[in-house]
Amino acid sequence: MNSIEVKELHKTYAGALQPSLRGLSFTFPEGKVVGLLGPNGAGKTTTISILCGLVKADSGMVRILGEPQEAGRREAIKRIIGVVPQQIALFPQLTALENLTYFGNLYGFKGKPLKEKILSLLGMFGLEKAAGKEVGKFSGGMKRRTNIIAAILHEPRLLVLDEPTAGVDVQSRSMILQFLRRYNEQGNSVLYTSHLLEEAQQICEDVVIIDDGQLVVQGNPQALIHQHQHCRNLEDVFLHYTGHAVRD
Ligand SMILES: Nc1ncnc2c1ncn2[C@@H]1O[C@H](COP(=O)(O)OP(=O)(O)OP(=O)(O)O)[C@@H](O)[C@H]1O
Repeated sequence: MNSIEVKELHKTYAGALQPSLRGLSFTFPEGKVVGLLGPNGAGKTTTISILCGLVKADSGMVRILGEPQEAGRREAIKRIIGVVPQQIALFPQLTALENLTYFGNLYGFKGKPLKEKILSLLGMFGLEKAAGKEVGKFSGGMKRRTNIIAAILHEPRLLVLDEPTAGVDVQSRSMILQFLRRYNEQGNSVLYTSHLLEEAQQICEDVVIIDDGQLVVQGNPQALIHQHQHCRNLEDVFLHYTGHAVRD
């Protein structure tokens, strides 16, 4: 079975005193919604950035659905993976349609089929009336939803999202979560980071909890809750494994 494999990743940023990743490893099979969880500074964004090829690990290995994440395989990886970064990666002066056409073109899609696809996705995300509006004038939730569309135009088998539901209102959050479920039901894999543990407990089949650049525990949220008598929910499990000390 195909899987997403992260093996023995080490990373120390240039000039940093401490490593950000210290031999991080985890694997999950294709077709799951997986939450990558951890306190501030645990290494979630670094892990995702390495997975997507945006940051180079000092050592270790990443393989996505059989494809190694390495220089010679970038094109193949680009086709299988869609990335929704934490920061909105859209041109504020361009309309939603212009932005999404630009991203579609990068993947080789053009003309009427691309436009139809964009309009259908804008509709699915409640943005049909916003197609011709400048993205710079969008609300936070609208920008976030447009950012997700930019990442799925090429229908990636693995969608990676860095805190997709942080700082958006309840309606946008609900729409994003509903989309992630539906995208997964179509057979795709989803890996996403969040600090919202109630949400992760609801939608993740598996969670990977990391701290200080290392794996702490991985498993199904309900199974992890049942393993510890004093744990009533995923937040209790998280605190059990990562402690109560606040992080700098
Ligand atoms: N470009 C960088 N240069 C130097 N250090 C960095 C850089 N990016 C991240 N770090 C450090 O690496 C560690 C892991 O950061 P990372 O952003 O991966 O954690 P995170 O789990 O995503 O945190 P958060 O929940 O706050 O988003 C932190 O100590 C952070 O300060």
